[in-house]
Amino acid sequence: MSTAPRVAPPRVLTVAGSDSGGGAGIQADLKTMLALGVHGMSVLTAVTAQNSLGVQGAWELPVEAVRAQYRSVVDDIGVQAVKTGMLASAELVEAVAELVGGTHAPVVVDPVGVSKHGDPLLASSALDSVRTKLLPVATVATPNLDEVAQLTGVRVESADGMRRAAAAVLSYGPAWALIKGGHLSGDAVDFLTDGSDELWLRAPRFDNRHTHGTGCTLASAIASGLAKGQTVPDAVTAAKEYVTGAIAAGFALGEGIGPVDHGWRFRADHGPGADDGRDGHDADGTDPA
Ligand SMILES: Nc1ncnc2c1ncn2[C@@H]1O[C@H](COP(=O)(O)OP(=O)(O)OP(=O)(O)O)[C@@H](O)[C@H]1O
Ligand SMILES: Cc1ncc(CO)c(N)n1
Repeated sequence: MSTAPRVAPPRVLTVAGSDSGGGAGIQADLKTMLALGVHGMSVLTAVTAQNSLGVQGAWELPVEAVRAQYRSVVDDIGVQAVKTGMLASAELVEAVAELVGGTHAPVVVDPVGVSKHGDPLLASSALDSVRTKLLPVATVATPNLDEVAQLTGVRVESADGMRRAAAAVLSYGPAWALIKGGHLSGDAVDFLTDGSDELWLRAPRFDNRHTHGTGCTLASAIASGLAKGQTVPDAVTAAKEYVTGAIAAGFALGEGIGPVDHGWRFRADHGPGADDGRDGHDADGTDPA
């Protein structure tokens, strides 16, 4: 057996909140990173008591704790990409924007506002800091349509409005905007642009309510691709394919919205539509109920 040291995989850092239910937040991020072959690391910003029914409680960490975790990781191990998620307060948004702004690595900003259940994960007093401090240091910003409306005032009701939404997001300074159409009906269509290049990403919509953590998963998959040296359009295309497979394989846990399956590619009979015989969903991704 060879004893030669292995070359380390690309390193990706998530700066986000903990979801005790394991479907979103830090837990979704690290599972995605493992599935995509990068070394995942985490800076915890907040702890949530959360399950398939909603968020029962949330506690922010002190800014010094966030700064210390970040410095520990970046100063010793180093990062090839950073992803930000739940940042809770204006103070944390500003501290994280300063930290990632001073790091030479691409930054994927998922401007998390509310959970799938509508529970707030960001104080409304922090929106201005997201617009003026965090978005300007983003390589890619990945708002869903509620976050677009909160941040820019642009309301999107169909895929037609996504170009306008992207322009509004780009006006705050990220290099690329990925507008996620997960909350519309019809195909799951997302729109990526840097103001000149444009890419529409289209996937079938799975009639599957187990979509807890889709946004965290997508943003972490993009960061993983960027850490491997992919271009933004290539990383986003690969990430969309990964999250689509994970949603197709989403499963029931608890009484409410279950998680996507981060490990879908590891299963023998993986893939959208595969019936792996687990309880909780049928072969076409629909609920049995
Ligand atoms: N039912 C579905 N079928 C297929 N793709 C979906 C479905 N729902 C969401 N998506 C896709 O999942 C990705 C994440 O989008 P979404 O709008 O759900 O993010 P989000 O609201 O930020 O998620 P969360 O807050 O749960 O982390 C997008 O690529 C979107 O098109
Ligand atoms: C901790 C956390 N981050 C992000 C989301 C996104 O929905 C969530 N539900 N929980």
